[in-house]
Amino acid sequence: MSAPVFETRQGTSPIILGFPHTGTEVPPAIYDRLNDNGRILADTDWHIHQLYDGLLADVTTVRATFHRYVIDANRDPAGVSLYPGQNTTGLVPQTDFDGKAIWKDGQAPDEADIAARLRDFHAPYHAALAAEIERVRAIHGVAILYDCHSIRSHIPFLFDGKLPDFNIGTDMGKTCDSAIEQATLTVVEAAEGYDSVLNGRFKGGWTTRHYGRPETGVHAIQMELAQSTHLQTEAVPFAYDAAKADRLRVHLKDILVSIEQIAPGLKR
Ligand SMILES: N=CN[C@@H](CCC(=O)O)C(=O)O
Repeated sequence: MSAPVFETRQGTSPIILGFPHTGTEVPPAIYDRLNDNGRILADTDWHIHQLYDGLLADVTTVRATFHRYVIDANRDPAGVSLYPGQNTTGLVPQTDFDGKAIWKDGQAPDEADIAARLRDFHAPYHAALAAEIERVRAIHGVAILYDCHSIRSHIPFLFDGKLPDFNIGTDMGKTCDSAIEQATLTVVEAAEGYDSVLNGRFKGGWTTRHYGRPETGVHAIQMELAQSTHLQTEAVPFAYDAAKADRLRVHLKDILVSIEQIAPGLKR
């Protein structure tokens, strides 16, 4: 039997934390095909599950253990681009966030590889996430998926200048009740020493857009954190900075507590 490609922790809170990009596992046959640049795994959402650990009692978490270079759990399984016409990375990325090749010459995954990775990684992760959303919605009548992400704050291939610290994505208000968006915004705007944006460069990836159906009681919101808020440097070895992280965790906890309090008042 093959090892599970996700980890789930079940709780009774109306909130579910999704972690599609913190996994660093790459099966040997796939790792062999990555070039030296790909093997850095630079586009990992480094330490994000550690950053959120213990912030909210009894929260459900679903975390992909595989790396996004195997297949990206936050991309449409049909291969549709998140941002048509703009630089971004795909379902099985050809490049990293800097636009540099990650596969050895002639070793980029083909259609058959992609189909196998959809079956073995993407589908099981989303089956687990969908099951947790259904379980939580059955308890509360509503479920709030908070998808946890991070990214380097300077990536000229993807965006100009420096990314704000907190990037909230709700696909322009479509994926959650406005009260959830507003509560999150209130916390981040009051967070001293941090800047923030709602639906800026990052508007919520496929996970947020796919599950966020407020009319059915399922709300989704994505938080993309600049890695400068919790890493020592945004470069190898991408080490966690506990002092920075502790400052940030205060605000992340406030966000989660605020949106949890809203849940009972949401339409179901
Ligand atoms: N750290 C990852 N970031 C997301 C951003 C997607 C989005 O906001 O639209 C990703 O690439 O999947």
